[in-house]
Amino acid sequence: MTHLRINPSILAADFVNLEAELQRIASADAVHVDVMDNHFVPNLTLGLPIVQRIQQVSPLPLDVHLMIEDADRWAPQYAEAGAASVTFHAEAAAAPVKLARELRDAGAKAGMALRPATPMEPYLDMLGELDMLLVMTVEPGFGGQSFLDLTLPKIRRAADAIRGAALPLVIQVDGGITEETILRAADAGATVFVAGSSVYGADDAAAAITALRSAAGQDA
Ligand SMILES: O=C(CO)[C@H](O)[C@H](O)COP(=O)(O)O
Ligand SMILES: [Fe+2]
Repeated sequence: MTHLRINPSILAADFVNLEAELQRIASADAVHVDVMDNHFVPNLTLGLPIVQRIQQVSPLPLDVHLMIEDADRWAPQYAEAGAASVTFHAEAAAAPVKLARELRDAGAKAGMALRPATPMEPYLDMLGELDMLLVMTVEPGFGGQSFLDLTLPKIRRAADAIRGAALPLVIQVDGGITEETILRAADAGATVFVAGSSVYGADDAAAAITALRSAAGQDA
């Protein structure tokens, strides 16, 4: 069976104690870092200097999710900082194919994200340029929102297209992932799950990660 990946989002962590917060999720597959610029989304989190520092102390690879305008200009710097994957928003990139190639050239996996209302069909021809397609399952900008079931058909269509073309990219989902919702996203074809509140909101983050894997149908 495909290995399902759980990437906790530090958006729900204690930003003043990030190093300790990273240790709490050591059993996860990667740490999801939400970069917001207060323009692409109405919220501001952290930027390159803090991502560079997280990269130095994290026991896990970094899965950077850029919710910023002018991704073409800024995203490559996150790949150069050593992030394992860098995901830009399709809505914020003028030349997504060129950008994906630059990210790969800089040594990162290239991810592209779609807001809930953004269709995937215009991007069918470029799926081969990507390592990951992020189907947002909430409106980007804030943690703690409810999973949007209306995104499930898009996940299914993306999974069908990827299978049909025998492409290696994976589908990530982000937003509202809990023990209750994760199986719906997994059944639709997602294999990488971002979980903020449901992991960092738990007293025992390791147990929450195990519970998510099990709820998604992954053997222990
Ligand atoms: O990109 C994001 C928000 O834009 C976060 O990764 C996401 O919201 C995770 O938080 P939660 O699991 O609490 O929904
Ligand atoms: Fe995210």
